[in-house]
Amino acid sequence: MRIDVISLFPEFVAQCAAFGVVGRAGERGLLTMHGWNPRDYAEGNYRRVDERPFGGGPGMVMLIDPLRAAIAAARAADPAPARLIYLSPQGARLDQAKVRELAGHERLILLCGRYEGVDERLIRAEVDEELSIGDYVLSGGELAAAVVVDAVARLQDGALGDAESAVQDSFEDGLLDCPHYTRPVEHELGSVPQVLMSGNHARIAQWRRQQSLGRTWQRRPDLLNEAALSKADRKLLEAYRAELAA
Ligand SMILES: Nc1nonc1C(=O)NCc1ccc(Cl)cc1
Repeated sequence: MRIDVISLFPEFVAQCAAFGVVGRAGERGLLTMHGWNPRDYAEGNYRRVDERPFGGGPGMVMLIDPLRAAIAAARAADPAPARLIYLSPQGARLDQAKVRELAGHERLILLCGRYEGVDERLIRAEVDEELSIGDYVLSGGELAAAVVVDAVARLQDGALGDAESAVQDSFEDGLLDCPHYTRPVEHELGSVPQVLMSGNHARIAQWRRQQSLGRTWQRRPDLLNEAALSKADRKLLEAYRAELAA
């Protein structure tokens, strides 16, 4: 997968992708990233990339042409078609289903805004999809772009080692993750649940599933669509609730 980032701070997002699993995906050629700075395409002595907003009000708005030229340069750098994503609080909420869909694209172009916004005409002409990573305001789209890069990179085939890809991530099946334990068995902070030392893999898998169901019900009932649960899942959740009530 190729990801091009349009940003006044292109190195920012590249740095975020330089570590750990994502960095390894890059080293393995599973992911290539390129940064494009609109300022390199800005005209005039001051190479302006922003201007005051029509209608008045605080802050500045990013100009159309430097962004448009940077996007054109990114598109021209590789013949493969690209989906252009604009990161902003006005976008649709990013979730794992959306991440999985994005991870399937050959190319993404991530447009990172700064200041108060981007001229709406550029958004309407160039943006395929506007995405938000959450209902809060950051100082620019770069951190949101880095989140998208991380989430899609780890889904590239070969990005995760066997140990990691065995991990049933939260949200992969729409549930929260189960609790995890490692040595020592006994600690002043408590003991490891006995079932995890039983060596009975079917029982361990069942316990983990029950914990995921129970935690989702307790912490994120909005994620739990009980109707979509299997009979076995509903029984496990019932037992979890009964244990709590006891
Ligand atoms: N929340 C979010 N989810 O995605 N992006 C955000 C966010 O706050 N961006 C800040 C931002 C976005 C565009 C411009 Cl022009 C300026 C600042």
